[in-house]
Amino acid sequence: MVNGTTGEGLALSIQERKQLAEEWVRQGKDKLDHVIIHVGALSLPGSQELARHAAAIGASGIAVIAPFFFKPTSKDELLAFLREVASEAPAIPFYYYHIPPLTGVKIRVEELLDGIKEQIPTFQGVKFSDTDLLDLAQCINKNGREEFVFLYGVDEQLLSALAIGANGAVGSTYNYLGQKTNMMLQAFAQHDLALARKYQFLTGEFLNFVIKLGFGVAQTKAVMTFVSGIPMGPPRLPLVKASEEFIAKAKAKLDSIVWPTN
Ligand SMILES: CC(=O)N[C@H](C=O)[C@@H](O)[C@H](O)[C@H](O)CO
Ligand SMILES: CC(=O)C(=O)O
Repeated sequence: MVNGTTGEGLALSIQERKQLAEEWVRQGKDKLDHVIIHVGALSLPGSQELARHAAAIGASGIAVIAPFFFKPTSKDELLAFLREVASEAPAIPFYYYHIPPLTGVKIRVEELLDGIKEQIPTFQGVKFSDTDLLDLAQCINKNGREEFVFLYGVDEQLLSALAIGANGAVGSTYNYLGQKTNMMLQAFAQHDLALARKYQFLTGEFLNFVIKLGFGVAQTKAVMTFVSGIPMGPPRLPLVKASEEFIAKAKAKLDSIVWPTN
């Protein structure tokens, strides 16, 4: 998922977002199963322009957050906005990116799903970045025919979401804890709950530690940089780059974790 939270999509110009989308689609060809472009923006025309662009360059889907300055106050208002964006890319799957901690838009997804297919024929699922597991469970319960996918986005509690039927995950920590998380997914699929928990507890131990130090996109970028060796660069204002102290502590913590060997 490109130009979302970790990629600071909302801090980029339309032109920068297009450039990044193009590069990811190009580089992802024959390598990535999906390249979903986040095209949410505060203005409807901005979002529509990005949706048309994503479709034109061959993205495999688009995702949209709720606009968060002038906020939708009801399910119908949100749906109307999403519909106007989705209809600009009528041939590719549409995902709603639900992230109330950042948008402040708390409209429950379970409500949004009612009649969504009629309004948005390309609706494919939700990236669900909220701790309300009752809402998620109700979405999954309503999705009896399994038309839609629910990709969970609170990484520290992914296992709980899997238990109630989430289909996958999209999150910032998979940029550096992806392999460990895949081990958790595998253990869960093999019904080895004890092993799956162990992975969740350990990724949770790291996150719990960094959250106490102050953990946002800037810090995520710093961790991605020291784990991968690929310089992610500083974040853009108003975000400021992680301190050296944070980096040293986070690195020491991550290095100290002893992962299961199976
Ligand atoms: C609010 C937020 O940024 N959520 C991210 C995904 O959507 C997560 O991946 C978190 O960064 C992660 O769960 C760490 O708290
Ligand atoms: C956190 C996440 O999934 C994103 O960068 O959009």
